[in-house]
Amino acid sequence: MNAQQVEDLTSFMEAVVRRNPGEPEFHQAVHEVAMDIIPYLADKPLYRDMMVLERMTEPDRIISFRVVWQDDHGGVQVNRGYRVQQNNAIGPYKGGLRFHPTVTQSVLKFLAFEQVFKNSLTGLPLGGGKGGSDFDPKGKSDLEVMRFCQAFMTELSKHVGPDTDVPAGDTGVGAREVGYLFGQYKRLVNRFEGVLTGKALEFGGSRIRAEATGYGVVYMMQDMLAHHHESIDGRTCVVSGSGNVATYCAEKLIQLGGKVVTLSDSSGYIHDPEGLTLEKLQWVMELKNKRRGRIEEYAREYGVEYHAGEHPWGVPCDLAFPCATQNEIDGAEARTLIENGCRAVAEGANMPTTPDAIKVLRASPGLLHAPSKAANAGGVAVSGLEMSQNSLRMQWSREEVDKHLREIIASIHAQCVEFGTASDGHVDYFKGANIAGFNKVASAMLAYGVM
Ligand SMILES: NC(=O)C1=CN([C@@H]2O[C@H](COP(=O)(O)OP(=O)(O)OC[C@H]3O[C@@H](n4cnc5c(N)ncnc54)[C@H](O)[C@@H]3O)[C@@H](O)[C@H]2O)C=CC1
Ligand SMILES: O=C(O)CCC(=O)C(=O)O
Repeated sequence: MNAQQVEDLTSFMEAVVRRNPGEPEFHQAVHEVAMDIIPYLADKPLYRDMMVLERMTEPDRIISFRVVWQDDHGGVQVNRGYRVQQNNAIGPYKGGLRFHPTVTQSVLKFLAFEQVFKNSLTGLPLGGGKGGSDFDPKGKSDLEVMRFCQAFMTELSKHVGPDTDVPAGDTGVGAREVGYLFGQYKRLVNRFEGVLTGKALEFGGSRIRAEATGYGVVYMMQDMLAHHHESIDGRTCVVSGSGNVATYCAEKLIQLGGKVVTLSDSSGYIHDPEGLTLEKLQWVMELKNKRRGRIEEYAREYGVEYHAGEHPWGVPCDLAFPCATQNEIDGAEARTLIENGCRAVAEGANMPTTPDAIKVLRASPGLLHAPSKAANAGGVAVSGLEMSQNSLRMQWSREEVDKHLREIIASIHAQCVEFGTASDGHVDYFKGANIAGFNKVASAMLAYGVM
């Protein structure tokens, strides 16, 4: 960046912070994009005069609402629900719902902003949005979760629709919650329509949607390595998280010959030096999705080490897959990964690396690093395919959906290479993904004129 571009970035970010006070996660996500887009726009006065990036950082609208429900003891509980409808320039708003006590407007705005670029990269007609609530499903009975979901959807149903806004799952929102949410929507509007994705197969879901985000992360890693004539086979892999993204990422890694040695949750991580097997992974899925227990139990079941309160990034590995949550790798942890010989990082979680960590990883010669908006786009891509199947009143086979997923990730990799390759041949996947994601949305916004 030259001096003028640094000044432009500084004044752009000052305005973003002024307009969005107290929203550090949102500032972080915008800064990460603006660092690449502001220099890119240096010779594109039309985009600057039309304030395209400024418009993209302002959500179309944010809906915030009270969610009141009754717990199992008859007590009345109050939560806050949100839907951030960020940008529908290229298709209906699309993005998940997160139920977690850390949910704030800032967190959902960062996720919705990222979603706009990610959805554009898929090549499908999908705008960007995100929503959720500070409701904590942990420790709640099935009936409490059902009552919460019904109360949440009672308001949300007024703002979504198959051609308007199509939510899906995210942290704390899996198959069970999507079932309750879809059932309530259907009851309220008296129509059976594809208003949510991630549905069960029996009522309009797509094959491979559950697996898609985790599989897509591994496909992205495969493509980055293949670009350098390398593969996953025989590589030691450190995975964080033990939810939807982490477990299907681990499954695909094992299928491709990777050795997965860690999983984690918000309490700590397990280290299995022999590597997880598909059988052990089945046990984890049962633990997390049915018994809703803690990953610590894996250590007792299989006699391996459990590290309470720690992240797994100190475990030596070739490939790292942060699949839990935002900002889970800081600068010091990134340095440890590099010192231990890590070759590549593919981000399964949204924005899992802090700005310091990104700086450290970017400065490491040759290290491959796929940002979340490219690496985890497989989930929303198959959600887009679920919408297509719902419109067609059809369900495709596993093979067909997986083939589309594989092609979409290959195309995202190719876009990153096109826009992110430096003169020395190194691919900056962050820059490539930001510019490629931006281009399609920006052209559509220009076509619509001033609005
Ligand atoms: N489910 C999907 O299709 C997609 C999810 N993502 C992202 O992937 C990440 C994980 O989401 P899912 O697997 O769907 O959620 P999940 O609810 O199935 O699992 C979340 C996992 O992260 C762990 N976790 C949560 N907070 C944590 C913390 N503070 N520290 C350490 N671990 C923590 C949980 O214990 C759990 O293992 C999130 O960043 C989400 O936004 C991204 C794209 C699509
Ligand atoms: O499948 C979807 O619509 C949502 C996926 C999502 O929330 C994400 O990509 O972060």
